[in-house]
Amino acid sequence: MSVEIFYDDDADLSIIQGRKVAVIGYGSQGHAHALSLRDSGVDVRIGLPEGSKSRAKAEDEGLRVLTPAEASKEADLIMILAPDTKQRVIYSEDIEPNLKDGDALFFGHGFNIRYDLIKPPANVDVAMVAPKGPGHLVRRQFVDGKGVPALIAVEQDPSGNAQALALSYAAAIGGARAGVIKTTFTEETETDLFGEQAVLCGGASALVQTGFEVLTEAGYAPEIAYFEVLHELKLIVDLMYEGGIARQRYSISDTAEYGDLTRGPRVITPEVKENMKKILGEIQDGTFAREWVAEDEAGRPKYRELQAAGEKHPIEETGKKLRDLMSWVDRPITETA
Ligand SMILES: NC(=O)C1=CN([C@@H]2O[C@H](COP(=O)(O)OP(=O)(O)OC[C@H]3O[C@@H](n4cnc5c(N)ncnc54)[C@H](OP(=O)(O)O)[C@@H]3O)[C@@H](O)[C@H]2O)C=CC1
Ligand SMILES: CC[C@](O)(C(C)=O)C(=O)O
Ligand SMILES: [Mg+2]
Ligand SMILES: [Mg+2]
Repeated sequence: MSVEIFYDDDADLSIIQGRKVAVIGYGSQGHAHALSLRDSGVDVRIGLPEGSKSRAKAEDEGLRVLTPAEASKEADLIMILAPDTKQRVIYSEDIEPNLKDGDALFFGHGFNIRYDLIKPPANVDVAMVAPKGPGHLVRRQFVDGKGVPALIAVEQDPSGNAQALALSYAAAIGGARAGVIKTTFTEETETDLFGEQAVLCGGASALVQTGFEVLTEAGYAPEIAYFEVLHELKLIVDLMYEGGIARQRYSISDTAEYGDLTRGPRVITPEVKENMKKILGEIQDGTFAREWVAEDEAGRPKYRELQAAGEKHPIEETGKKLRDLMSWVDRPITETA
């Protein structure tokens, strides 16, 4: 199946520059979109509740901060970048009452549309601009003159211009420097959830923690285990990023490559592939979405417990000590956002 992919030359920046944009939320994605939109000459305001801890960060950047309802009322394009589980209530209480004919409702991820948690009225454009990367890097790459690729999708198009508007927005945050692919809310949601659960976050974190455990339980120094399975992973992935798995295999030793080719399939066994397929099935049939929404409504007990256990994993203590001695490793993103 071929995809449509767009670059800066395909986008008309003046379309988004002619809109009044409200960015609801100022976290990982929200700050990146808002600051890069502003740097691209777009009229932006931020929507945050009165007590939000993000307010000071946005105000420190000179952005105008309103409540989500006020920002939605003033704007003609509303981009929701609050947590997925909070969007339904924000939409019904603050956004929906303020939607007007011709407005556009934008998402950074398709969760709430894909799982029917938000049902917008027919008279507004509904589109998505979903960067394929963490918000802090979306902003960093924009500032550095680079860009994180993005997906765009159109769910409703009463104006007839929703795709051009989404492409223009994506270009304004740097996405069209790297490539913008047209997709659907369903494809973005299902592939994004699968990627973060099975490979990028769930799979990679578990692989690193397990590798660290195997080495340290066998008596090797935690510092050596950390360098081996976490620090060097970035360097190996950098090679994949630059030239694919083939480029990575070109740069490593033939001993490593033989180990890669013969032992990799013993780690990621056919059973692991079956597990990945089950995870994809739970995304497609809505099981994961129902579980996550119920967990959030219950106050996130399981989430907090697992999060705390992850923070206490011995690899974190070892890593912090070693990173503190590497002056060129950026300060934690949580301190720089
Ligand atoms: N993180 C990422 O890199 C990516 C995220 N996305 C999508 O982007 C969206 C935002 O995610 P992310 O940036 O991670 O979110 P974050 O958790 O980083 O930030 C959420 C922001 O929303 C604010 N917020 C919380 N409640 C409300 C409310 N009631 N009204 C308005 N604002 C509120 C938070 O403020 P406070 O400080 O008060 O909590 C915070 O500023 C999601 O749809 C996600 O799936 C897509 C691609 C990548
Ligand atoms: C990989 C996680 C992600 O999907 C992202 C940064 O793209 C997210 O939801 O944060
Ligand atoms: Mg993602
Ligand atoms: Mg995601």
